[in-house]
Amino acid sequence: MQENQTEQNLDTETRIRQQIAENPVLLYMKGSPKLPSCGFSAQASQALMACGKPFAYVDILQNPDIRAELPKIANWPTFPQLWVNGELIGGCDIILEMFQQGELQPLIAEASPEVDEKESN
Ligand SMILES: N[C@@H](CCC(=O)N[C@@H](CS)C(=O)NCC(=O)O)C(=O)O
Ligand code: FES
Repeated sequence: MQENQTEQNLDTETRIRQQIAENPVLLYMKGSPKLPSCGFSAQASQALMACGKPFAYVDILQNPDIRAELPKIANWPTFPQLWVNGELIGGCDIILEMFQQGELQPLIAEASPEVDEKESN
């Protein structure tokens, strides 16, 4: 995630809370979905991609301040972390378990903004 000067001036917790508020489906991970830097992040992002909806991600290796702060805010010590509609869903184990149970797909589908939404006249 690119940072501009304004974002750098916000403190880390404010930036994290803003990211969580602005992105209905958000994965904090190591690396990117296309080029993950860890097997846990790779598996988590693959399961999310398999849900077929766009999602946001933050590469915590590029953001050491977020890597340090988010576990305290989330009360969750590791990465990846999946946040949906402002709530922490869990890490790799939970994401894979939910995917295998068929629970991840509807969660993501309901959280994703409707791309084909039309105003009624
Ligand atoms: N069992 C965990 C695996 C994730 C994990 O153990 N992550 C470690 C190694 S990538 C981690 O984030 N450690 C803290 C850090 O690297 O900042 C899960 O379900 O997500
Ligand atoms: S970076 Fe080593 S286990 Fe994730």
